[in-house]
Amino acid sequence: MHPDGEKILLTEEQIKLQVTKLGRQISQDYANKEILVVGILKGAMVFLADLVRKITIPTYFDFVAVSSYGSSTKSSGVVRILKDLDRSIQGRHILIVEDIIDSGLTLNYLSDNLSSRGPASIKLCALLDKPSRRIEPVNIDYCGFTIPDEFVVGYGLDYNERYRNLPYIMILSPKIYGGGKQNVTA
Ligand SMILES: O=P(O)(O)OC[C@H]1O[C@H](OP(=O)(O)OP(=O)(O)O)[C@H](O)[C@@H]1O
Ligand code: HPA
Ligand SMILES: [Mg+2]
Repeated sequence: MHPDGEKILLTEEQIKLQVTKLGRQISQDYANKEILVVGILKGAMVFLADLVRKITIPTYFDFVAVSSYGSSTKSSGVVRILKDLDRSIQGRHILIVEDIIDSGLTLNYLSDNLSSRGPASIKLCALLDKPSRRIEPVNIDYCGFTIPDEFVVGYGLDYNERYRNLPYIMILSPKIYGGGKQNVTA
């Protein structure tokens, strides 16, 4: 394990198995349809890349970049769109792909924003759900893992832009961000 980690929470094998299951379920649920997968940069990139290769229906991609965490383990509560979708989503089946739902602020903002653009449907697929920190309710249609109240990195998730390329998900040692349990005040 990386020396900045406290513990491996999800191994490469566990992630792989769950991503395969999610891809299979999504392919079944959207049989005879096509979907536009909307990835939330940057964290969702690694998960999205693996997930779409397990989806067997016609699949298109687009991306939005938002940021609320900056160089912190706490959400700032202010969601900024740094890059918008390239095309209209009117009449399309949208599957938002996220790495983690924590406070729910990012996703709430985005799903309201995307809903106002007239898609045929919107669903959400999130690899990780950290329900203990929720501030805004979020309905996750496809969830990989429910995780405890710990700050995690790897497999796309960062702390201050680091650790995204780790193939597993580990709990970041509090020594690295200078604190005990996170205390989100958003
Ligand atoms: O439920 P929330 O409390 O809103 O937290 C979840 C969001 O925060 C992280 O993104 P971040 O803003 O750190 O940008 P990043 O994806 O570039 O790391 C993560 O990738 C989710 O998008
Ligand atoms: O636990 C987390 N790790 C990395 N990024 C995050 N964004 C929200 N929660 C987290
Ligand atoms: Mg981040």
